[in-house]
Amino acid sequence: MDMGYSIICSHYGAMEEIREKYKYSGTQQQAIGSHLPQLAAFTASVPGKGPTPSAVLVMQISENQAGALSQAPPLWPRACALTSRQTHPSPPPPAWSSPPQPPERNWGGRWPARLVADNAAAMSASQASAAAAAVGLARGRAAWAAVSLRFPGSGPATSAGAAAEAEAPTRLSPPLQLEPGEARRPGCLEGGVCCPRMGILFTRIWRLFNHQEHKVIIVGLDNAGKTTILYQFSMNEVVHTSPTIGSNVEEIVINNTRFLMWDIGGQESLRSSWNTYYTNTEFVIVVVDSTDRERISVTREELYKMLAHEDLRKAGLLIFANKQDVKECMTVAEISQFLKLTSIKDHQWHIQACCALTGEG
Ligand SMILES: Nc1nc2c(ncn2[C@@H]2O[C@H](COP(=O)(O)OP(=O)(O)OP(=O)(O)O)[C@@H](O)[C@H]2O)c(=O)[nH]1
Ligand SMILES: [Mg+2]
Repeated sequence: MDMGYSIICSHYGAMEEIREKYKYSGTQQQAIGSHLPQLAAFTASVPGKGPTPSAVLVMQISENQAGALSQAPPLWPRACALTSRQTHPSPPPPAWSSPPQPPERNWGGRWPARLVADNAAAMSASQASAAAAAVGLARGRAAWAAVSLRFPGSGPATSAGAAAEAEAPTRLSPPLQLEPGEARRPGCLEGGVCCPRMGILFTRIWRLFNHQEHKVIIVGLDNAGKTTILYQFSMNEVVHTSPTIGSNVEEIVINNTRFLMWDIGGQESLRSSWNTYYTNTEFVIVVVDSTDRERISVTREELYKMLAHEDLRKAGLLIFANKQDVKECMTVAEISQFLKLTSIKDHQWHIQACCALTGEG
């Protein structure tokens, strides 16, 4: 079943560049993970439902990440790796502000043309083949395409990349398969860092938990600040966001405890699919835009619908009253009252004022 494409980048900035440059508006599903093990978790956690992609484009990953990718479960019907050895953070390309270039190659209609060919530093031949081997090409396991990436005006693609491009269409057909018994746990890369201030609250609350990895979902209406909060946690940075279609996922490590945090798009049309993320969720973060008085009743409706769901029966609830930097926003007390939080008896809950732009709260 074709459920759309997913794009996985090494870091959020890369996704933003791709969105901006190729006007990738996200009519297809997408996932973004800074850490490739999450990629595996992404595919493993939702087989057959939720955002299972028909293809995965992996962009701007490092060789280490490519190594981790090679250990991902073989759940993707097709995978396409666009590899580049761009380092993190990516240097601003000299000609970045120039208008988008027409795509050079459209892979016979297999991939959205605007996602193919583009930007980033050229790979050397050895880097390209190392990355290709890492994603399984050498063993013929993954359907893939390596596309050499370059910034407009930075000269021709490397021959390795070009050769890979030329060969790739014939390699796209074999399904992604591991040998029997070959499925391995995804490799582990270093975990993300968390913002110290916002981290304090989490540390306190999540000390309650004592297992290894915890699933957290971040929900709330569109424009509430969910994605901003996610990346404030994971990168300690304010990222420029676009409305999320599908979800973003990041792993955050606090005191050696791993939290897999799913930030789910909040637009009205997406809310009916929130429940596909509920399985095994231990903690729900609801982000409220404290300036949005008009829609607080919609948040309340969504909140109680969610809490009534069987899969969230045991989940703890943290409500972020975000955008406290804006004058005349609703206070925590007002929001508590509007949301009737004191009536929640069957879930542990806490409400916290915050400002995702500064990390306060
Ligand atoms: N003033 C202020 N603006 C914020 C704050 N947090 C987020 N924003 C802004 O609010 C807008 C929406 O933020 P996002 O993080 O994209 O919102 P979202 O909840 O992920 O939205 P969807 O993906 O559509 O569900 C962006 O312009 C952010 O810069 C905050 O604490 N204060
Ligand atoms: Mg978002």
